[in-house]
Amino acid sequence: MKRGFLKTAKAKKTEGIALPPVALTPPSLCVAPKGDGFFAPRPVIKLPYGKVETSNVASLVDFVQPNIVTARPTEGVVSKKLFGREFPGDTLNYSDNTMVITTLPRVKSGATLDDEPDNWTECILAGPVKQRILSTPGFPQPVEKTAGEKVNHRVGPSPFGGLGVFATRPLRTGDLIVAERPLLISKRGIEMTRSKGLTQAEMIQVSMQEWEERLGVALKRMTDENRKAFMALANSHTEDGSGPILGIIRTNGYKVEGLYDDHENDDDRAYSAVLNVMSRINHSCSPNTTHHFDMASLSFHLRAIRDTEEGEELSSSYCNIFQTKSERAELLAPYGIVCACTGCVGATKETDLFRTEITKRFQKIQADHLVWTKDHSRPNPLAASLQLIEEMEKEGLRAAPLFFTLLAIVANVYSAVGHADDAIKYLEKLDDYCRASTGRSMEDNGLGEAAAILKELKSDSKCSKCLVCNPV
Ligand SMILES: C[S@@+](CC[C@H](N)C(=O)[O-])C[C@H]1O[C@@H](n2cnc3c(N)ncnc32)[C@H](O)[C@@H]1O
Repeated sequence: MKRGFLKTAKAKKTEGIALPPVALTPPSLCVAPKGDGFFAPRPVIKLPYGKVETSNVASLVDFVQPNIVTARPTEGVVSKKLFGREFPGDTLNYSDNTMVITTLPRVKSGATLDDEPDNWTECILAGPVKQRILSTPGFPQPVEKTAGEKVNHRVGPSPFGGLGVFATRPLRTGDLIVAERPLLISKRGIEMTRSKGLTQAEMIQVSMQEWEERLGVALKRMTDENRKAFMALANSHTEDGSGPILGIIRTNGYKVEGLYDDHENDDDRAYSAVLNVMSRINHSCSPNTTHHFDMASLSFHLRAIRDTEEGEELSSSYCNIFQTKSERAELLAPYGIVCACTGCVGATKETDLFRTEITKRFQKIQADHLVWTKDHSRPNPLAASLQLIEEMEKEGLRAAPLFFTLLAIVANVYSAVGHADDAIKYLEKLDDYCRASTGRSMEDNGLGEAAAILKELKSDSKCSKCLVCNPV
């Protein structure tokens, strides 16, 4: 058996307050078009950190909106200037980037968690983004359950301070820990309110205040239970001008992969999700979980990225794990985090150097692998890949997406030279890793040939034709 499945080095990681009475499905609220061309996106503000003087913001808002007309479009008191229109909840044909406050998936009026155990999400998003979600094949699929519907996590006091999430049973790489719909999905970027006579700093404060008002409408649409869960989350943005809701989003928001207004890579036009359980996960520079967003069920999935013991605290990374300890500390400081994870406590000059050089080492391995796939007489990158995998595992860096490609390269080389036992070992690791990072098998990650080779090898796992054991 001598087959490689990576033809090129491009094997990519494919890669509350009671719900107020509403109509049959809660209507969507839309932001009214503004005179200065609301539909052409305005610049997004750079959100401030640290202590910001906000004492005169209320008067600034009055200045910007001298004649606020209050209305009760469905629930809550809302400035007409902020929310001008109300549409039935099933409206789809928004013709532009009108901002919509809507409930997804749609729920019946007065629904409770008994009616909809998978819960639902209040969303503040652009009309076309709502369309995109609703047109996802199969939407809304039920939220995936853990194996045997067991509860694999608990929220409790963390040695890091505050609350954290812990494993309630031993977990294997790829195991689903929890899958849940967000409490809230909202745009990440806040567009700037332009007003003559205000300084830049004042305009930022006014924009944040207006945004808080919009967020408040979404919160009012939540069930008592969801709103309480949301408002109980940590807030490390209490002095920078963020209102209480924005502060919670900034502290707890996960980027929603695949949801964006215009460009996938434009973070300002991306979306943030706040979740009941997953937003309780603390940071580690050597995280033991990974997560992904599943559009069809509108849910986030949290999975173990390595085998984890019962009682272990679960963690994810809030920063770039390929930076030095002091660089990471700088990024985490605004969130009030002085990181005491194993990666920081055990940090040395060597581990700093190792982390910062991973990308360079990986790129060389990828390039060597590409050359080798075209000409097997050239040196293969097996030893370098195995070495990097071992070092990354030791440093707790399996959550990094490039780890996937390293596993794929090793599995590919082993299967191409016919080293069946090791090929099986790494193909299985690759399959586990695929499930951990995307919830899907190798096959569903575009590695159908690798899956077929694994099946074939497992049906005849003797190393009889292996080039390593039986050199020609
Ligand atoms: C997303 S929340 C995590 C859950 C939070 N501990 C709680 O009690 O709800 C983020 C906040 O938790 C705290 N936190 C997270 N990771 C931490 C860590 N490694 N060390 C210290 N504090 C941490 C910080 O206050 C941070 O702003």
